Amino acid sequence: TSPGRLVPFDLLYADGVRAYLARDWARAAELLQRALHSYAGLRAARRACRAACAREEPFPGGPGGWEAALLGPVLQRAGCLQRCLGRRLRPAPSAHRASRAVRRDFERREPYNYLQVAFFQLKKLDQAVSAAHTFFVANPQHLQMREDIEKYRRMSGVKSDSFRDLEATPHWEAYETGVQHYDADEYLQAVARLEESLSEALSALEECRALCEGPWEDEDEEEKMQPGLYEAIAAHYIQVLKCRQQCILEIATKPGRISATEDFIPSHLDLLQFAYSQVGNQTLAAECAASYLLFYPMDEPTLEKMKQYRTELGEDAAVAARQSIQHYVQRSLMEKKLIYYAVEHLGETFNDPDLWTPDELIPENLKEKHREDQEKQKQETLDVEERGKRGPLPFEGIAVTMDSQQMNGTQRVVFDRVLTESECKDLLRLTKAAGEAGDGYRARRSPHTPHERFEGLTVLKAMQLAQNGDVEWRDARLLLQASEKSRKIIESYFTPGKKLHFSFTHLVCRTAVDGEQEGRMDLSHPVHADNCLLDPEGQECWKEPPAYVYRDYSGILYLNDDFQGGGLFFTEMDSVTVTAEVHPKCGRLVAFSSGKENPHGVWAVSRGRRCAVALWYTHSQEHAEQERVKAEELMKQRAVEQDQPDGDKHEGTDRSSRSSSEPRAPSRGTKPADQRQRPGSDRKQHPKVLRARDEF
Ligand SMILES: O=C(O)CCC(=O)C(=O)O
Ligand SMILES: [Fe+2]
Repeated sequence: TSPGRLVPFDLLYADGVRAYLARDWARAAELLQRALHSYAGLRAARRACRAACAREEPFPGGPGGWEAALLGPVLQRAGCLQRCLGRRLRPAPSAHRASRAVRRDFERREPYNYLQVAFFQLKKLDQAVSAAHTFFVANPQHLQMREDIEKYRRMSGVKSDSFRDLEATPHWEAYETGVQHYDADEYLQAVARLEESLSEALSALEECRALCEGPWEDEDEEEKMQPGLYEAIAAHYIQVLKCRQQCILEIATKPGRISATEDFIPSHLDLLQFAYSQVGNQTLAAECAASYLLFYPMDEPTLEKMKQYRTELGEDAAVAARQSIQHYVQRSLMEKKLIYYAVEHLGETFNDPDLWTPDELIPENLKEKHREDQEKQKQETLDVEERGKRGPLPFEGIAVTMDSQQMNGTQRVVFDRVLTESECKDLLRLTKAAGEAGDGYRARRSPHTPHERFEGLTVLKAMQLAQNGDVEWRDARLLLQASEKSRKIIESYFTPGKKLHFSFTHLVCRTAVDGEQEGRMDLSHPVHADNCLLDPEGQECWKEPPAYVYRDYSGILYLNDDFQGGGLFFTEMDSVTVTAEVHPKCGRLVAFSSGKENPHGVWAVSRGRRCAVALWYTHSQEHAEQERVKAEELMKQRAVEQDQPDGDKHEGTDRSSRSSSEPRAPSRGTKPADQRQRPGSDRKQHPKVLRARDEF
């Protein structure tokens, strides 16, 4: 077929966004739709070319001497794809090279975010709703969109079937209905849907693999700079193999989720095997069992069933694994072998996405490291939970409202009743007075968002203001005391016996700027980790300056709740999958380890003023907060001048005064319930089906 002209999607997108900003809704809607269409066209061209050049290159049998054997086929295939894409794409493939940022926007379905607004403005409600829904499926943490969706749901003109996912992956739809049927013992329907899901998943896998083949329109120049042709090709080849291996993650991860459903393909076979046996089709049940054994040849229950099927079907009935699965497993094993060879000998790294990889394939030293990592993580989780149970909190009346487990993470906790209502009032008064004094509390243009004013006061500044008579001494002192109390609580909870020093203490308020809240999409505080630089793309967190690398624990002591928005939330390393939420209120202290295990952010404060004492602690004496030492000196000086013992005035509040309001456990993390559950764990006779990757 002759190529249709595809205007590069990034150009259309840029024009669409420009039209959007100019509030030219009709043009914006048209351009954005065309951008999506072009993007889909590009993917389709890649898919078709991959199929056209699909001869699987003959893999050399083993690692020894594979280098020479692979050069020819790789070059051939690259050439074939290049020519094919050249024929199919007008303008040439290089014109479709979009920036990383734009590609990311498309991966995250950002164009639908704009589209829904444009359609809404155009009064095309049905299309607005499906665009909103499509975006929301991939961005379930998006607060604004969640509100919009709820608004749509309440609108009388909106039908429930308008909530369509325009980018729905067919295998996920089929899989989910299949599992529903399965759980409802409706095995006939389950079989139909799971077969559909399996075959869709396998072809999605092919498409994903095709995108790994290159030539990549977006290839970074530096990646091309290799010492020589031979090295370049070897490196390229390993990249392709690794990319192909990662495809299973893409397929097994539902849009909007971070973690893949582990062992996606084998799980299908396991479910199908059981479902077929329930509907009396022993032949297909046996075929699924045989296919499953390709992944787990030593799986006792399946071997057992295999025997059963053989007797039922008669010894001479031919029972073989499915061709498609044989192909999948063989190819995957060969790829893994080559990758692991490169890992051992060429210093490559590889994150194997599969659980079923046979042990003998993994190099010995890697196995060890893998085991160690797992052990370490397990130990850390245990340590923390243990400690939480052990030492009593150093103050009475404080409650642990949520622990790590309830917050779907590690080293996270929420305490309540750390301050009384009257103490919160005093500290809030301190922020007001400091603001009025105009010193140490300058309204700084917000570092995080133009829609909010961000103001902060340090302990030393508070003391200096007290000296000047701008604020009350006792309020300034309360700031020192409240932060010390929090320190003791956090130290005893997380690191008993190991001293935690203050690293930085900051009384901060975030105030919504009037009249700038309409349609706000940003956060009050973008997602970050406190002691490293989060790289959501790379799933890494760089522990290097300008991050405050020496911070070990973070705490936030909240003072009020009379504002709108402003919830604190935790995410996975991807910085988009929300795993827990904390609603600020007077006396609530949230504490967590400052590392990559706890990325967090703050939802937009859309009305009012949200105040809290932000606290960071360190094990490192040399990074102890110097300002605090000075502040305490000022405090002592003042006590001497007044000839009264310092500090202990408020001690009573630690023990005697209790807040009247009972702490209520915040009811929900935002992680969708079905992400937490372990599909199949309670499934009859099926101990080993799906495991969500993020469970522990
Ligand atoms: O105020 C909050 O709830 C969190 C603030 C925060 O994460 C920070 O300042 O690093
Ligand atoms: Fe933070």
